[in-house]
Amino acid sequence: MLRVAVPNKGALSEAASSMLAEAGYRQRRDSRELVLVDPENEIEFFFLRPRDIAVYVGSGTLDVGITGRDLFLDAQVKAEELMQLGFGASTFRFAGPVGDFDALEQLEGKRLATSYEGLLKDYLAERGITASVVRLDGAVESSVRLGVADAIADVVETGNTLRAAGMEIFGDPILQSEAVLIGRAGEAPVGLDVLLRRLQGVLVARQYVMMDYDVRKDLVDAAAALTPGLESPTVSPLRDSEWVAVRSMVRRNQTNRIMDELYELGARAILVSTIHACRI
Ligand SMILES: Nc1ncnc2c1ncn2[C@@H]1O[C@H](COP(=O)(O)OP(=O)(O)OP(=O)(O)O)[C@@H](O)[C@H]1O
Ligand SMILES: O=P(O)(O)OC[C@H]1O[C@H](OP(=O)(O)OP(=O)(O)O)[C@H](O)[C@@H]1O
Ligand SMILES: [Mg+2]
Repeated sequence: MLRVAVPNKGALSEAASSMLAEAGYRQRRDSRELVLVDPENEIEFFFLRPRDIAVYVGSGTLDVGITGRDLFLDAQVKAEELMQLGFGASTFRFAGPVGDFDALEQLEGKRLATSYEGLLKDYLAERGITASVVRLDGAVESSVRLGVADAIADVVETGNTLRAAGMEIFGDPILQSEAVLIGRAGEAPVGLDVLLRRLQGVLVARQYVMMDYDVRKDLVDAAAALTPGLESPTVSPLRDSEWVAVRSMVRRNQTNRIMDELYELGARAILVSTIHACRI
């Protein structure tokens, strides 16, 4: 059985479980369940803290796991990113009291609080900055006001937490993070190819819609240029031999722009439907 680690709590937990459910796997009903076996799909899910998932995968105890890129890099384990999962996006950034800092170099000799010690130390070392790193478990934004640090490096999503603490970001983003599937380099465990294809199918089904329309035969090349699809659009004859029906996959976030352009071109009966599942 393929052994998969899944976040049990926190920012990534719900989205990870719903992605796996969408990929056709059993998911737990009770958030206290720690292990779930899905014998039909020959897979076993272990619900763990996302920070620990990299450790289990890196040691080879579990085959693959879902965690944040920032947590994975922070753990400094022997594993690699196998797939980006399209949720849990965040940015890891420096922040300090409003007006105190505006460049990275000003951190020289300062005290920096973070929950991501490994990630931060690597980043500072690569840039030749010597600062002392204070490792905290959470609520890092309070550390400056409470006097244990001069600045922080932390996950920023909306920036609301920073503002409430009287802080502002400075410097370039340290890292763009999102949820990723991680695994060990080398020979792929049995069943991993199926998991990857299924997750890829969920990503595509979420990112694309199916678009159908009718268009006059002489306009089909122009229409196909707007909706090239993945390989090539399907063009089918209609009873009226002057017209054809076209079917193509279109990026969800482009749907309305493309419908407008097709309509302008002369296409009619433009229909959009969601893709429930797919294998590309
Ligand atoms: N708004 C957010 N706050 C915290 N982490 C976020 C946010 N958005 C995305 N993430 C990502 O979620 C992961 C952190 O997961 P974690 O389980 O620690 O979440 P959490 O909600 O902060 O949980 P905890 O309450 O234990 O701190 C990181 O990969 C982080 O980049
Ligand atoms: O930019 P924002 O949208 O405000 O989100 C970012 C904040 O959310 C997270 O904290 P969390 O709620 O996980 O608490 P924690 O610091 O105890 O982990 C993170 O550590 C930041 O503090
Ligand atoms: Mg947190």
